[in-house]
Amino acid sequence: MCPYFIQPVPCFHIPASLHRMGHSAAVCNYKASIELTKDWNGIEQVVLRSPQGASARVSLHGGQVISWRNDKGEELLFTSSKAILKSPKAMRGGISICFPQFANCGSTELHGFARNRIWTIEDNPPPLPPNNNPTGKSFIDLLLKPTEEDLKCWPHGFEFRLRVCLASDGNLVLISRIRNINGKAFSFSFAYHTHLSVSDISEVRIEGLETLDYLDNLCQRERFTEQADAITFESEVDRVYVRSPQCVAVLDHEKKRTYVMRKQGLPDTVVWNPWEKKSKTMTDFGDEEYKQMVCVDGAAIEKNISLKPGEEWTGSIELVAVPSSFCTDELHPRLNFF
Ligand SMILES: O=P(O)(O)OC[C@H]1O[C@@H](O)[C@H](O)[C@@H](O)[C@@H]1O
Repeated sequence: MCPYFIQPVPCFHIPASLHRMGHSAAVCNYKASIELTKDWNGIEQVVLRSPQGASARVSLHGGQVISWRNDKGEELLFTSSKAILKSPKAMRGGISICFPQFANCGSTELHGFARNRIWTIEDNPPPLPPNNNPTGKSFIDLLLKPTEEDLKCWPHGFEFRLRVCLASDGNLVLISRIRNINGKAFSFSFAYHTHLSVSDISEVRIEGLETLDYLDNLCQRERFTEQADAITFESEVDRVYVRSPQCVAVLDHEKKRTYVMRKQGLPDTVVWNPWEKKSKTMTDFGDEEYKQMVCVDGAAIEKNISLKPGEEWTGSIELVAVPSSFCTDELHPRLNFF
């Protein structure tokens, strides 16, 4: 059970038909708003706003969250200054969806095809179960179905529903539902590939993963046990912490900011920083940008998720950014979305 809590508040959803008309809607009880804009390629983006001024921007390209700002307008997600915006591939940064595979463990492209496809806005998705229904948020529902090309490399019929929610206090919640609409069972792995913006990676510490086993992607996924009290960074890190707890905290000492990630339905946590040498090999990433980001992904990797025909899986994360002074017992009663 996660010690962190967020108070639930009432809910508001703006119909997609309104977005398509290009309206910016002021939400009566929350004064949250949602806008539809287009990116450099003419692909739609949805901007969610909270009454206090926080915002989140979601691209229909990949269902990728490309920006999350707090009420001071500070960007909380990292985006590379070298991100290739016209690429059919996901932009380097934000939160992208890895499905149906993580990394190169499968028959599709790296981290799966979902992050490279165009999603659609769904007006009336099937309701979420009551215990997983966001309240007090403005939100958008996206849908992905496989293309003919996708079915050639991954021959499984599915519907992938993604809800992105911005709470009135600026917390960000992503809920993924994947349904098997195939005649046969299939299995997949999954991750919310989450690039957090940090002031200096050397000042960052991740709490909640100590003593856990991890698969080290830098050593052919060999299994090790974490010995450190907290994860700190002095070189490249690329690990899958298995059976990790629901909550992980990322402390940025220099910025005096703490991110808390709470996950549900996602047993593993990926931690990635490419460090200096690898950064220089990545064309869409600045040589020094590894200092300003850390990826912490809620994920299901060690064991694939299996779905029989007609079954549905749900995996969610909630992200909170608070001043580090809150990272004491004081923080615990603040977080409780799920
Ligand atoms: O460049 P990509 O495809 O976004 O992947 C970046 C990194 O993503 C991480 O999640 C993986 O653990 C790394 O192995 C990988 O290098």
